[in-house]
Amino acid sequence: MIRYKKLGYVVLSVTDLNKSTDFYENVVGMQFVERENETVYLRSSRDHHNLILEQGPEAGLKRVAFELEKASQFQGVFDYLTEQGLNPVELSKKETQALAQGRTLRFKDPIIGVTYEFYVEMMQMGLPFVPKQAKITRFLHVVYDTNRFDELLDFYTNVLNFVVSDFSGREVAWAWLRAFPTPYHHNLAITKGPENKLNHLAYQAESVDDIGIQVNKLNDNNVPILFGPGRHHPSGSIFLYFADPDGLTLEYSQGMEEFPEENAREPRRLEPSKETIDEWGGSPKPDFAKYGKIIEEDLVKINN
Ligand SMILES: CC(C)c1ccc(C(=O)O)c(O)c1O
Ligand SMILES: [Fe+2]
Repeated sequence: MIRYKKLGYVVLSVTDLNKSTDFYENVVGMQFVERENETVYLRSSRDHHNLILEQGPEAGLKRVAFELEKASQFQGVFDYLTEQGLNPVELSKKETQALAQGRTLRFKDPIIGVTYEFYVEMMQMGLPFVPKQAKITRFLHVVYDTNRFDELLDFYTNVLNFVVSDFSGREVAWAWLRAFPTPYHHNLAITKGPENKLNHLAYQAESVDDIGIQVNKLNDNNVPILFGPGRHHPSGSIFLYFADPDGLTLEYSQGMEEFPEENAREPRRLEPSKETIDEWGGSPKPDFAKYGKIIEEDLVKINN
């Protein structure tokens, strides 16, 4: 059984590396760590990185990474994914050293083609994370739209050991999942849609005030606000969505429900209504979750 420590980082391809680095540092609130040629590492915790930006010809999601609970579980997880026919590859020493982390495997989900990295022992930085702008406290979740919803839900729950916190619809069209046994209501969610794409990425804000302050700062910086502020019924969080320089949707989220490992409440079947998504009655702007291409690369060629 796979046991996770947390959602660790994503790798994004961006069309203007300088502009996006400035945005994630000075608008979103992450801390710049280092730049290596066309790759930038930023963090929102003690970890060496919680976001990697790579200059590319087009914007999109390249990889999503989860930290395993214990280094001793790595080989077992590698063997398990191999048995499941997912053909994981272990990264070379050169690559894990560049990533400042321990053993790392990479595989592609066979449904929508997202590349995953499961890793252990990320380097912890000497100084604590100091947000430069918004007070973000962690990287919280990744959401996809998919036209293969049932298969993807089955894959996450039955192969990767994610647990459903809530779902929505008579015929289920939304599911919010947590990587067991991580406590947050969801670090991954999926929604039924016409195509397979990233819907958005979310960062936890320290307080409700930080979300209110960001409304003004985003407006002052001419950053499009795409939805909110509002309150999500599923996780109970206060939210605010906005666009990054390539149009990718980002969310600040505050106050999400947390689950214990044992005796957690059962998932609820929620009404697929506007009020479920926003208890305050707001609606997303047309550009909400419009961009978010999943970029597929050859697993072994990455960075070699
Ligand atoms: C994708 C949508 C808009 C959504 C719905 C609910 C929650 C939550 O309960 O936290 C989200 O985070 C969402 O992004
Ligand atoms: Fe979200």
